[in-house]
Amino acid sequence: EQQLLRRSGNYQPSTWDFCYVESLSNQYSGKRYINRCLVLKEQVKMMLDEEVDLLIQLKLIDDLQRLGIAYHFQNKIQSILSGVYKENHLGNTSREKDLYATALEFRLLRQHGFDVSQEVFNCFKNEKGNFKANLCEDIKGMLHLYEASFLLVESESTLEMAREFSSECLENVLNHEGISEELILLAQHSLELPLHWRMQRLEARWFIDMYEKRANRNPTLLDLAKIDFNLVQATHQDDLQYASRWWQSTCLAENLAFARDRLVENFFWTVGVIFDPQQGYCRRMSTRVNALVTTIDDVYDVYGTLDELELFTAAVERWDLGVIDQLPSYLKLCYFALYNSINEMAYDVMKEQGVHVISYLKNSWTDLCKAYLQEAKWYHSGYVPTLQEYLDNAWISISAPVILVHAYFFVSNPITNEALECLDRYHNIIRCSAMILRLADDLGTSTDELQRGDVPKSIQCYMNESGASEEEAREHTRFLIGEAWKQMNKERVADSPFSQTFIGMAMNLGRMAQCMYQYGDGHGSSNSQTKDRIRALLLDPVG
Ligand SMILES: CC1(C)[C@@H]2CC[C@@]1(C)[C@@H](OP(=O)([O-])OP(=O)([O-])[O-])C2
Ligand SMILES: [Mg+2]
Ligand SMILES: [Mg+2]
Ligand SMILES: [Mg+2]
Repeated sequence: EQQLLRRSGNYQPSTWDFCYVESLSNQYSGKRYINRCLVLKEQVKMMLDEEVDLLIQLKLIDDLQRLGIAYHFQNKIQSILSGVYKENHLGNTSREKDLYATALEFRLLRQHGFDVSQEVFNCFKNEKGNFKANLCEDIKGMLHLYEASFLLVESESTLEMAREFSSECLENVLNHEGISEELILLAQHSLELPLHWRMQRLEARWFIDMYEKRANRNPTLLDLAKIDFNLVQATHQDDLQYASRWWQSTCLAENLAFARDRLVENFFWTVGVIFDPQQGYCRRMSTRVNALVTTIDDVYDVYGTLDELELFTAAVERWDLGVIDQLPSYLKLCYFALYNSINEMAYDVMKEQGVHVISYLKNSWTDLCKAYLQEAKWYHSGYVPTLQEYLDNAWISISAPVILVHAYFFVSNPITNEALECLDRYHNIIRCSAMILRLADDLGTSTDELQRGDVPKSIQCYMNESGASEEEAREHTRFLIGEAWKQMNKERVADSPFSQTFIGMAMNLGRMAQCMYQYGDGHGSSNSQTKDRIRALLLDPVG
């Protein structure tokens, strides 16, 4: 038979092997730390209760959020913000405040789902309707106006203007004398990626170090942030070890050596999607989904011939072990692992809730494999789709619908019929998350993918149809991510059958994508930044 030329992703072995993951242990999960955490939480709760100055209370909420410990006080925070919304934004005119206070209040209210108007910023405009130029000297105000502007939805021109105006001011500030080091670092951090788009756990780790340097820091907050970070890390390490044992048991890494062996990175994605220590089951099962997606994505993108991919796609649609004999030998184990793992997840839902959900799970895999097959056909035929044709398929092929449909069942009890119907037709919140993931992934992975041979990605499709340069196409892709976030900001507060937990996961998947691909391909090539981030988050306790 003619020697078959198969592509290679040239993926390096995993940075962390099974034995290393098994060896992880964490001294911070003992009773002593748990009790200390409880004492400190009570003290913080009293601070929230007793603070009478509204601005100080809002600053405290903002610090709790950035330190990663706001999740302990969600109900308290929600009721405080609800009071602020009723007091300042329903009916009676809100009190004159400076830009910093106005922007902080606006951002916190929008973050928590309150529909506060962009008009709160009108008092900072001149007679021409632009922001007053002298506001540029108020660096803290600029910083908070910049962060607030990312909570915008479509056609909010004041917030668009706020983002441009504050970005320009902050860029200039970086060269100013006499600005505090903390403000410079905060400005650089925000300009690199705004808070609203950041992976929350990494933000917590970074902000703990920043907060520790602050002269007027509150020692109780700092202690609680450090102890809680280490307690949460200990829980995540348990989840990682559980997932790692599953991955080892599948033997997929050695049987499909052409595919990416990235169990720790696949787990890292789940920490970005949902970090709450109570949601370990979701992380453990979502890691399985990510690992299966990573492997099967490489079957379609790297190794499989078109005939083999047609067979595998039909087998997934059939969802029947009887088809295994028709598959090429290297795909038998992969199909069996997929079949067993997904059926086990459906079994867990049946056991817990008596609901039979396998059709939702297997339909999401069928849609994914059909989208993969479409890309493979385009690749093999040399066809370059228009950007719209590509994206209409690629929001599915990026696997976000598979990831989120499964995640819904890992966190939802009870499951509702309305939600099932919305899952089946991929509700807009899933599409927004998928678009952000797809566009961020193409920015980070398309260079290597095209070198090895893959379907033209969004950047190349846009270049082909518009004649733009690669940098212009990348700029356009970044613009589209911003547009997807506006849609996401609208969908997250729209009527939906989904819980705040699920909506948060959809947003966090987009955030995790922008984190993973911030410096190129953080998943496949696992660059040094991703390694450092995984170490900071999962391996090294905070001192
Ligand atoms: C988890 C994922 C987001 C999904 C599977 C691995 C990924 C990191 C990405 O891998 P990639 O090969 O870049 O996807 P695509 O470009 O082939 O769609 C697609
Ligand atoms: Mg791929
Ligand atoms: Mg692919
Ligand atoms: Mg890619």
